[in-house]
Amino acid sequence: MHSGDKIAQLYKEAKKKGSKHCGIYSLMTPNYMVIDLEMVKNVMTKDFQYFVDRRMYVNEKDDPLKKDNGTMIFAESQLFIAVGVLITVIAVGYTYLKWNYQYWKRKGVPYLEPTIPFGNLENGFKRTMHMGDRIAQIYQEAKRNGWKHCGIYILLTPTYLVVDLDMVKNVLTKDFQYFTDRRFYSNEKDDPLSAHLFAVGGKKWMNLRRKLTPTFTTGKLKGMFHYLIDCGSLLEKYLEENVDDIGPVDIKDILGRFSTDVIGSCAFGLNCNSFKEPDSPFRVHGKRVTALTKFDMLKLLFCMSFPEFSRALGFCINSAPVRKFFYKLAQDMVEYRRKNNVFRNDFLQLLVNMKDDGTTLTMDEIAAQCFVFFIAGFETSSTTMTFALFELATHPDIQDKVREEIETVFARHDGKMTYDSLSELKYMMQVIDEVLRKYPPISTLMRECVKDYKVPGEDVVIEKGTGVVIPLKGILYDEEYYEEPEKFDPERFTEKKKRERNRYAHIPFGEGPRICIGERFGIMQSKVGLTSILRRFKVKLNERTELPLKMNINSLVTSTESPIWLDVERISE
Ligand code: HEM
Repeated sequence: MHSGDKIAQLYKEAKKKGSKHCGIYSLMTPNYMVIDLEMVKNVMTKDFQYFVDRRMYVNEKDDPLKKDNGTMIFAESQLFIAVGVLITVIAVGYTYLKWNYQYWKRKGVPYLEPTIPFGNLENGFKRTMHMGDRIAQIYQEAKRNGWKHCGIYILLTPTYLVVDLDMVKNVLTKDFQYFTDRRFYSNEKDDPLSAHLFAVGGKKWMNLRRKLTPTFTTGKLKGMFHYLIDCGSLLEKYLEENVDDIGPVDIKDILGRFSTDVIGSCAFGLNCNSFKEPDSPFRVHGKRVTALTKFDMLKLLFCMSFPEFSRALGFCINSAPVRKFFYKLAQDMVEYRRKNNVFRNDFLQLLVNMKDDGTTLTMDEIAAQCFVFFIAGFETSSTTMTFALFELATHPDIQDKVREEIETVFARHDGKMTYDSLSELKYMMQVIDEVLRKYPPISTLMRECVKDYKVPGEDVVIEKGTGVVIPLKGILYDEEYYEEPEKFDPERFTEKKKRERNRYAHIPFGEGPRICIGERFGIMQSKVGLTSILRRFKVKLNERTELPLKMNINSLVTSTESPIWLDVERISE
């Protein structure tokens, strides 16, 4: 009831008892209540000198507007209630956070002390490093403490971090059935493109993976290989025609154009030629997919932390123009091939054929799987080639050795770039392996525990729903596996050295049933790009490149903040 009615109720009660006055409490404050009318007269009139004030809250200093008419702002009791509620909310919130941050302590898993509200991540407003580097830092600390695994907090979410390589193997491979999901955000209803192989989990992932695996076999890759060669020729031709005039090149931009042509051709059946048409809608929209802003990153982190809530609110990671463009493109290409009986030996065709032969993929599924080339394949491949050329420009002796190998191997294949000749480039593969170690495009692997998991050899059960982190970059920079990890040294990847090292110390494509499905494609694409440049041109580091390289802390995939500028020189015949 209104506080006036409550006072009236108290008045009636006192009157019933025959009291002329009585004492009451307003919250914690004692108040004197007058019942008898003679007494009322005394207080209000006769003895007014004792009761001149009204006891209302006025704040002249901070609210001068109220000063002129002397109006009250808050009645004291209301202020009390507001302050009380606020204090209670803060106290309950604080107690909850403290309790939440004791999750790993309660489970008896070693943990690093978190801070409210970022957990073990850096303060979100003052970040100095990429999240993958922060996770690598935590890995190093855990390793120094002699831990095989530990508990961390990603913002408020308790997350399990695996340190020991046998445990990594268990999570990724041996006990995969407990860790089938990746915990990447997708919202199939509002953004069908987001329901691609990388993002989906459970049965949906299993079905899709089964259907898509045959499209990534060596045989299918060989069938698509001539499209890769065509794209490599466009890259080579562009440099041939322009190398004398263009000056230093932003090498990521050049390789980005090459990768756009590859995806356009193999995933969507388009002849893009991004070297002639750098601003085609396909390239412009493709750039938008991978160039995330700070806000996009925060949104992604939020959506991954609270997926159900984010889906209920209809949050999408891809912007509306990107969603519309790629969906319509895939739809138009499928329609065109159907109507005109056009057949092309590419990824899109393999998906279309599935639709026709009863394995059935819906149009939404087809569009999403074409799109996954962008999400998982574009930036990863172009960043690998970029860092490879940066290191080769910095180490001319290694560059010469790669070129000599190309010449020797190609001499055995009539000077031709073929699937087989590229497969024989063993030293180039060592270079790529070392690039993927030093600059892993995806620096952290993620899994979600989908049913309670008893950690072998430990008295610990990881609960269903817990996020699991494999600190890939931490492992790839671990001195136990790689001496002088900052040094670029392809000799680490000779067959002998690889045999001597734990396999799980080098898994830049992940491992187990959820390993990168495009591994072979990514490697082939990188070899085509690198060979197209290196067999005709020498690359040297241009002084415009800012050294030491500063990494972009907001991108999903490892990349630099400013361009890598290279001088490209024709090799005299
Ligand atoms: C150098 C190039 C590439 C690198 C370093 C790379 C790396 C990775 C990594 C680390 C994962 C996560 C694996 C895990 O969680 O165990 C992954 C998954 C994936 N990658 Fe790649 N990738 C590359 C190229 C490509 C290409 C060209 C495609 C083309 C389609 C592709 C498609 C995928 C897909 C679909 C997944 C998710 C697989 C699944 O969850 O079943 N990747 N990749």
